[in-house]
Amino acid sequence: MSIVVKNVVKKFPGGTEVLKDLSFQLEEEEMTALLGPSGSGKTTLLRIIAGLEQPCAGEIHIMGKRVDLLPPQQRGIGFVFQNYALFQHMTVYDNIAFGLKIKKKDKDTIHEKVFMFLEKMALQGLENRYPHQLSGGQQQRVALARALASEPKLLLLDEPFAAVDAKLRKELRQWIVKLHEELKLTSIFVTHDQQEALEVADRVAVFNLGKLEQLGTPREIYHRPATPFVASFVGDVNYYRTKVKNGNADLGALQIRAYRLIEGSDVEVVIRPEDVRIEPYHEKADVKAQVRQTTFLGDFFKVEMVIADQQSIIATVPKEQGWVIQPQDWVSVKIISSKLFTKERTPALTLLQKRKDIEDLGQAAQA
Ligand SMILES: Nc1ncnc2c1ncn2[C@@H]1O[C@H](COP(=O)(O)OP(=O)(O)OP(=O)(O)O)[C@@H](O)[C@H]1O
Repeated sequence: MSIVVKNVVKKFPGGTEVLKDLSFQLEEEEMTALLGPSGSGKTTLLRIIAGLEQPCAGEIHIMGKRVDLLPPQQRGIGFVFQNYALFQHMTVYDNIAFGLKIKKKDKDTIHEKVFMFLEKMALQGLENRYPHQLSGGQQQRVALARALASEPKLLLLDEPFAAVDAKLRKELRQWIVKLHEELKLTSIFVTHDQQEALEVADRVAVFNLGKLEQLGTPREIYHRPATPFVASFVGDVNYYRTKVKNGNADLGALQIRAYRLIEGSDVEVVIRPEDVRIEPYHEKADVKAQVRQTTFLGDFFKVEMVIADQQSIIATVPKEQGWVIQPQDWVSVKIISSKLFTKERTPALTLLQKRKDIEDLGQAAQA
């Protein structure tokens, strides 16, 4: 049982395709982040799952049931959108009780549940207030309580922490992770904040231009990015384009071993700053670099260097090391790990993988 999105296409009248034949499957009891730049189609997808928008083609299955032809209220979904959308004329109590009243629950059950959520969300004592008498974070928690009170099979959150300050945002994130574990929720949330996605989600779906670039755990996304886009969107990177020459990605003084890549092919090289090691300068070092700038960033330093007057490269180093590195210093550079992307080796493999994914989805949808 899970959430299946199968061959979903969306085009708004007069516009280009916002979602391009999108297929993937999300697991039950997991929290998935839809991550991507502005305009990549995250909110549109969330609205299609919720039933607030119709796809031009494709299917949505929630826990084994096809729902894309059902109205929103029959899909078993709870949602919380950016602007809270609380009922302004109702108290906190009535906002949380709203879904339960619609479901015609008896008065005692409603009372018990509302107080349970008030406690869980740390909103005790605020039940008689109106939304305008609450802080942003409190309003956001009421919106969540209201969505959760009707026990949705799936919770959808669109930028749930966007309207609150950085400190509260952090608190809300931690708090929602705890709640998720406690209530065994299945949820999908939209964010364009990569830190938030990596910190909070069990799995991250990275979108670009209406396509899914990669779906994986935060670790997979960070350490094994499937495309250059994922690598550079999630975390900081050194990024270069070059060609394979003599078995290496040729970056002048910096040569990166390119196993099994075609000689002369175009290659994109991605190196994370933490994978660039700086050592004291020694004559025999393979790669020498000159420091241009160092920036103190709390726990670590960012060191910007130039290799052989040619290639800019950034490293992050522990603060103990960072303090002693000065602009104009010469250092030796070692690349601990890098990732190479080439189109000239992968198309057949990519196609096979896609076909398999779609077959898997087909089976899941029929199950
Ligand atoms: N109702 C609509 N009519 C026409 N175009 C729309 C409509 N809603 C969204 N779009 C377009 O669809 C594209 C995707 O929008 P969407 O809101 O899904 O992106 P997003 O990834 O959620 O972006 P953001 O992070 O900025 O919210 C955008 O180019 C947007 O202009």
